[in-house]
Amino acid sequence: MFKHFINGEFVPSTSGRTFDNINPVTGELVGKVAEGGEEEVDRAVAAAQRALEGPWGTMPRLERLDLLEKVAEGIEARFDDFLAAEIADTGKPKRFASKVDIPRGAANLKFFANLARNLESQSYTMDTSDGGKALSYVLREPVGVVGVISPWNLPLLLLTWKLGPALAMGNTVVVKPSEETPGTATLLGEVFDEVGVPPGVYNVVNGLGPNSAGEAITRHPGISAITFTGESRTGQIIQKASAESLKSLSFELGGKNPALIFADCDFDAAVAGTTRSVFANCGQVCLCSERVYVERPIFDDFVAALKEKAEDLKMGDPFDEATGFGPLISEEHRQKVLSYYELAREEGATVVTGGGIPELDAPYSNGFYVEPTIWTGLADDARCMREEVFGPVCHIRPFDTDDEAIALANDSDYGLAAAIWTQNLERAHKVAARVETGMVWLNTWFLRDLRTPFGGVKLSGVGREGGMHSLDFYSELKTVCTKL
Ligand SMILES: NC(=O)C1=CN([C@@H]2O[C@H](COP(=O)(O)OP(=O)(O)OC[C@H]3O[C@@H](n4cnc5c(N)ncnc54)[C@H](O)[C@@H]3O)[C@@H](O)[C@H]2O)C=CC1
Ligand SMILES: O=C(O)/C=C/C=C(\O)C(=O)O
Repeated sequence: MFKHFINGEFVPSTSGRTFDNINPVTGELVGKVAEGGEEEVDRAVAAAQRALEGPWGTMPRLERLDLLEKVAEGIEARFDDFLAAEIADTGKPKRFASKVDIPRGAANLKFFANLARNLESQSYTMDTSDGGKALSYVLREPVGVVGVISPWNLPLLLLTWKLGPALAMGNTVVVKPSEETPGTATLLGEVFDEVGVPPGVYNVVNGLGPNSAGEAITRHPGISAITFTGESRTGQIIQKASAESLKSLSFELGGKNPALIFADCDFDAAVAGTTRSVFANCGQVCLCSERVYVERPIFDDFVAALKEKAEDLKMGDPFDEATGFGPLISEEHRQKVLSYYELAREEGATVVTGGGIPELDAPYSNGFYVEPTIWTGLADDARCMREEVFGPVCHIRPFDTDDEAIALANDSDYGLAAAIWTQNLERAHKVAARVETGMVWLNTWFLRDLRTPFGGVKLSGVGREGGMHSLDFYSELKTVCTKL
């Protein structure tokens, strides 16, 4: 059973309530998960507050950062355990998780420990009206107890992306992993314990969202800030629930991301890059491209080439290096994606490839697989063009001019990430400047320098994380001014 990790101990729920954790590859039960609620969140917050006032809050800064690096080393030392837990929870191929999820889990912690080690502090002198001088300097203090509500698509990567800067800045945390993916957050509790992080610094309360552990975190008066990644609608609910205690919020939300493919691109690179940006992690990355716009002279060739790539993706044993395409996270999510496959037909799409459930042998026939899918022919205002599907699917539409491509890219309620493929550098930079998203990739996708701001505009988020933006979110700045 997956228990909570509160005050350095693995504990069940007082209510005894549990829910199932299902393996998406086979539909089989991985194990039961303790369902926490207000009571567990209360206990976790109390433990986090004690650690903040006690051993963690009083620990010398460099000692704290050393411990954070030891947690990262602990992930590396137990790489195979983390990999197995992530694959059991998500079904994603080892080929992906071993290159992305687990290495980034360790790298996130190391990166923020190092950044915090080398922080500069600000100070200013000024002339005063009496001919003297004044000195102001800025102290950086923890925000307090941080609530971390994380999703299921990149569980360890996104959890550590938040934990790293939160703990480096001296906060303590109460984490609620997605109900679909309790595994790596639980293992991380063991690692925190093994390397000697004081009890109460890292707490995990498993549970659901509404009327459960998630909502309890958003309403708890002892929690000062919330970092959340997930659906835009959930972000809106959390914003309302946390308004009463005026918590600081950082939200990374959904996307309906455009890819713009110009006729002067390196064709093979654009096809390979777009195959990744549409189908990686079964399309379950908030940065995935769901709207692909291709300049008319290469439209037919591009559609044919992407179709060939989609049909080449291999499903099966996630531990087999040849497997490049996994299942969706759950039957519920599969039903959601399949409902869009159906809706696209009703909205007049031409289904270039896919559109259903693949025929697989047992045990994969019981998994939550869908076919990689490509549509053409939808109207710009079709629901399938405007709503985030979060599955392995894109719509491809032709364009004729740069202005038209930019207008199409910006015709969205979302604004997270865009990918632009062209060999004309002047065009690349001009288009990048006019696209309304938080991030733009030129001739690449998903390449991440952790120092850069990460987040979206419009319905795609509130605030930025990454590098100093994260350290600023997870700290309170205090100005001290003295007359000299
Ligand atoms: N990274 C992203 O952009 C992600 C987007 N999604 C999108 O969201 C859809 C729904 O998936 P979910 O896992 O249900 O996403 P979600 O946004 O509902 O869940 C993300 C996290 O928020 C928690 N949560 C849900 N409701 C809450 C509430 N009222 N208060 C506090 N916490 C709450 C969940 O338990 C989970 O830990 C997906 O179909 C997908 O379209 C899902 C996961 C990640
Ligand atoms: O930090 C990254 O490299 C990736 C982040 C991805 C998400 O935030 C997401 O899919 O939600």
